[in-house]
Amino acid sequence: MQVAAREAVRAAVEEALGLQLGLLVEFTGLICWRPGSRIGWHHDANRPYLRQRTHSAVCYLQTAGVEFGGGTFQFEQGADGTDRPQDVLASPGRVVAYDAHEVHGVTPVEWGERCALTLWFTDVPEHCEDSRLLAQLAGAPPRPLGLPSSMWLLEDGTDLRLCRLAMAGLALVHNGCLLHNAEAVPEGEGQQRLQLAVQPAVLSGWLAWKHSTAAPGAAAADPAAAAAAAASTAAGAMAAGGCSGALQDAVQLVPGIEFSGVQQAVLALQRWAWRRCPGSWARERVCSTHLHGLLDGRQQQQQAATQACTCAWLRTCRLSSKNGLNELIREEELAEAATAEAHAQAAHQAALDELLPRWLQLGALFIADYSPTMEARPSGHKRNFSAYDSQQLEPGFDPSGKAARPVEEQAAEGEAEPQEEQQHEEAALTESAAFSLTALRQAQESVIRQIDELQEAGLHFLDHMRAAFLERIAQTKLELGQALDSVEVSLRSNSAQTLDCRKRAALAGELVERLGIRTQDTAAPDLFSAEQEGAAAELPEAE
Ligand SMILES: O=C(O)CCC(=O)C(=O)O
Ligand SMILES: [Fe+2]
Repeated sequence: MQVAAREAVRAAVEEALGLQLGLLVEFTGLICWRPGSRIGWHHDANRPYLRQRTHSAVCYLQTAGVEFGGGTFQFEQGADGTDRPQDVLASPGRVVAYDAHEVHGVTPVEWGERCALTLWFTDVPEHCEDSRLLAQLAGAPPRPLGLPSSMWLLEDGTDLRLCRLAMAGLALVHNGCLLHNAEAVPEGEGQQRLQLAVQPAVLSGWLAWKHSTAAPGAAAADPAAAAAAAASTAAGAMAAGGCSGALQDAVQLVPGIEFSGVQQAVLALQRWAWRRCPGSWARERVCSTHLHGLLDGRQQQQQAATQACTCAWLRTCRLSSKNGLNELIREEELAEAATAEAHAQAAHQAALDELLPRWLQLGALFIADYSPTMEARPSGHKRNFSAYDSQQLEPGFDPSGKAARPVEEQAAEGEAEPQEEQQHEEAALTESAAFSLTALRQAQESVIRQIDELQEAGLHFLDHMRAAFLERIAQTKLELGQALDSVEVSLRSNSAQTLDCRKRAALAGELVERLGIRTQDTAAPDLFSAEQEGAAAELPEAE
């Protein structure tokens, strides 16, 4: 909501100055001025730490002369270039925008309360309040929300925060009694169980708001039924707490809303009030009619105290708006950013869910490519898909995913059992995946079968070759033996008749040739000398 108000002002200023999309918001603050407050001539970038400011804008929430007196914004130099200051009179929704270096001031507020939404702009992204917030969130944990007690606790124990809530028609109930002083409920002592009570008119507004901002799909609350329930609960709770009858009429408990501490309650409620309507919220705070009926027997005294507190509150308001309200605003922004982030994630998830089965059907190879993304998915999805990310399927792997894994195994991996609807979704995806995996597996098996066959054939071939080779060798040996035998026989048979030199040579040559051996001997015509002839002749006689 604050973002909406801020953006509305920014858009108006950009249009007026012809700087569409050129302004980054450096700071937003709701600043309230009490009688006596003023600011002399100055410009808004007049400190070293303010140099980033390029433009300023002030959106007024009230009418000058009606809700406050004095407090007139002035440009030092008149529009006509004269030295006569130019006034800008406040009216609700009026925005004054100017170069941050333009000299201006505000005359003293004479009476009432002057509230304005003030924005400073920059063109330096690092000084944009949103990016500073993000950097802050990404870094060290942000300091606790809320204001220091010196800013809300008066010496008499009056809690300004509760006064402020009272003026918005809201109250906190502790142990069935309206809470006037936070000291009654010390912070940080476990769950305080503070309930919210509101004026009936505020309650209906609250419920309507709650109804309109309920998350899509959530069971919408019936405002009328809730209001009726609130009324009956309120009476019971008030009576049980021993509170006066007047209070029962004045406020109603809001069922189902509980806070664990005053600070938490105040922050949440102020945010809500701001969210509902920042302008009217600022104005509501000066409308003391909201106080009527909220106070118990000490009503008069409390009312006076509250009014005194209001003054004190408003005196600190300028500071508090900077230190406190902007924290609330930031919390709001954070929530909005988180919602946007959640939507983006859901859209991404939906796209993945739609694409994944198609990818899987394209072929098993995509599974390996896709699995790192799957790893990042919630565990319910991860389990089935992580099994697919390797193509080295373990023996016994069940690609259909239907065979349940042992429960202990799942527990050991710290994976939760997927919810029922997830199981359905996974079953559908698993079917597609199983299809591709089965094909892959069959292809692998067929290749392996072929290799086995080839190997077998090869070995068979080799065995066969070996046998043939051995057979040939044996045959050759046999033939060789036979040849040698025949040589011997012939040698013997011829031994008696002095073997013809040439004939012996021819026989030997033939033998050598059959053995595939070539020696110099065979080539040498003088191989067989007379001496050798004699030796040959000495071969033993054949039998
Ligand atoms: O509230 C205004 O009108 C101007 C305030 C201003 O000049 C300032 O805060 O620097
Ligand atoms: Fe200023």
